[in-house]
Amino acid sequence: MLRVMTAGESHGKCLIGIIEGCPANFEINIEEVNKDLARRQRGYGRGGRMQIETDRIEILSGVRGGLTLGSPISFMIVNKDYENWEQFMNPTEVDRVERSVTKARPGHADLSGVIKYDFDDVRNVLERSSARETAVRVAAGSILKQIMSNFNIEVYSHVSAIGSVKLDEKVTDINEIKKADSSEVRCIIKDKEALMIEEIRKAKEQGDSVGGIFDIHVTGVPVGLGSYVQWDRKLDAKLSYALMSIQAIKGVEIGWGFESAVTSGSLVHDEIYYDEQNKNYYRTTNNAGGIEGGMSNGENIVVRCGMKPIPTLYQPLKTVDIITKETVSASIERSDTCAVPAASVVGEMVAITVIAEEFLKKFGGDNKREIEKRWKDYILI
Ligand SMILES: Cc1cc2nc3c(=O)[nH]c(=O)nc-3n(C[C@H](O)[C@H](O)[C@H](O)COP(=O)(O)O)c2cc1C
Ligand SMILES: C=C(O[C@@H]1CC(C(=O)O)=C[C@@H](OP(=O)(O)O)[C@H]1O)C(=O)O
Repeated sequence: MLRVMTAGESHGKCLIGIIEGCPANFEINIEEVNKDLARRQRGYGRGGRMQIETDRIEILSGVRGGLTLGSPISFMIVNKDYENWEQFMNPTEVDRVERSVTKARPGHADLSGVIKYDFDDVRNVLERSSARETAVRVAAGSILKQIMSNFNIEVYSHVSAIGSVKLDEKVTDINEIKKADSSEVRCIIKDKEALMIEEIRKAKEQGDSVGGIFDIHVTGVPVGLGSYVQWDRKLDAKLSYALMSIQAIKGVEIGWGFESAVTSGSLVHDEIYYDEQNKNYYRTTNNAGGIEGGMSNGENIVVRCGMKPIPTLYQPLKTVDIITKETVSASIERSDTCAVPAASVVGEMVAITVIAEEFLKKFGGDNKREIEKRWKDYILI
């Protein structure tokens, strides 16, 4: 079974990832992983931290001579910012008390975290609840993306809303979506891109923050990943669970999602046809987003995620000091104004991780040759 684990605090020495259950003999190009890490760092609206970091993966185990060994792949990503935070991360008792964060930020993990773990310093919570952790998920997903590309499975994303600026229509052309990387906000419609940038700029000026929506498309997924036979094996459920776990994601839609709930069945469901020449089934629409009955149906998988606005505000909201219990303004940690473009890269990598997990469940073996054989046998039926 494929499993991805992450460890590390935002301002600790480094982040650590472990991928367990990765089969042997797949080629891994580290520079491709570094490119995905860089994609996650970009985006208009990011704060000062991204000027400090240049995320790069260092493999510690599980890969030899560029090929996976079948053993757990472990890796690290150094936090360059650690040297600026050493006193915060390894404080003396006096420092710890004097530098403690006590004004819990509404919308962040701060208050529930200190109550749950019995802390008197919000830093003990924010270090790990921080979305810095998503760098590890991107690195792991990027490794799995390379493995999935051997089976013609690819993943892309683009931003479809920032704050109140939304695309007028859904984009389904993968060649268009591929262009998102060249946009500062990963938006492929030029006039909307300018409005989105302006929306973020205004929020920043006002000490506020904005959220948004991104769309993920996974292509080349064969029919039958996931299953209808048990609730916890459904592919739509697995994708929603994983994507919802990304910091600040508050909604996940498969295909038409909520829109399908308010549209007639005759307009929602995708009609099925058969191509005699190529001997395959096809549909002319993909409102289901490539998943029916908890299984991939051979169409592109389309998932949208809604991200709430960043909780840390430079014009802070009211909160309570956890020590004095007085009403105060929330603490201001250095912060992003908008991280939807970055989150869309995280979304891609989290989605491909789920697809890889399900793919390896269906076609899995210990090595590339076994898996290729099973996959070819199946797709040629
Ligand atoms: C890529 C990315 C960057 C983020 N940057 C910040 C940030 O700079 N400041 C902040 O307060 N929250 C940021 N967040 C959101 C918080 O991490 C998130 O709201 C918090 O962990 C609470 O979790 P929840 O929103 O899922 O409830 C970011 C999220 C992502 C995905
Ligand atoms: C470090 C990252 O994002 C961080 C996510 C984050 C949060 O609260 O989630 C808060 C900020 O941390 P810092 O105070 O160090 O600037 C972001 O920069 C990253 O994406 O690599």
